[in-house]
Amino acid sequence: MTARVGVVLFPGTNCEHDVLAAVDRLGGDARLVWHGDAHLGDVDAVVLPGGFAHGDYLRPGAIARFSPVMGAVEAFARDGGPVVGICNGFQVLTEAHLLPGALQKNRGLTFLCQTVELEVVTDRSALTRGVAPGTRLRIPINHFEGNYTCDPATLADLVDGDRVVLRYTDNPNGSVGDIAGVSNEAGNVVGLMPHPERASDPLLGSDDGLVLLRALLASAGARLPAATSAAP
Ligand SMILES: NC(=O)CC[C@H](N)C(=O)O
Repeated sequence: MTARVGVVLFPGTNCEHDVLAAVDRLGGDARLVWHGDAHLGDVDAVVLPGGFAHGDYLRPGAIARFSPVMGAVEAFARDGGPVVGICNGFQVLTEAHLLPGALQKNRGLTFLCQTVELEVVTDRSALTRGVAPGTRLRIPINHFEGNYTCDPATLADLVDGDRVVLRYTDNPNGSVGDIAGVSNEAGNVVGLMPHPERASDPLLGSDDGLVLLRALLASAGARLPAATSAAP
């Protein structure tokens, strides 16, 4: 079965074509979904790509979370469908409360655009299914507000629940617990600040991102159990 991936386009998104190209390269069937549509269509996975939805006004993702498509994304996620938010998409998912915590301004208050090393912490997520914990990946980051934060109780829940998906080996932005990506309880909703679609060809300096996107396509075909709780 060819996995059909809906890539949501908000006004200000700028990484959608990179995601389309990377998914196509892996044999998936990626198509754009406009944020103003209340339906996702027939898709097996959803990606909220990076960029600056609504110009990051108020806070990144704060306006995008009210887009009509987000009701459909939430229903799809509750049904166990794989949903991945990349960078700005991660910010949207936290604002929508589909993932816990928040992304605040980087430590040092500078925009970061560099390749970082990540460690896969768990294989219990839609983005790391079948990837051995401990695997190291080189993937670019490109953000001003990527400093993941949450209260101590939430951090303990994330760690105890095996919901820290990716860690930075050399924390570039001040994220609590070196966290680069987290999941919801069920593991089907994942947010990460690094851009796997920008590491999808050796010509780009790394194709390590394909490890994650390949896992997403595999998850699309074999759904994880639905989330048990509405509030992650
Ligand atoms: N590359 C991106 O998605 C940018 C993310 C975001 N709007 C920030 O700068 O924090």
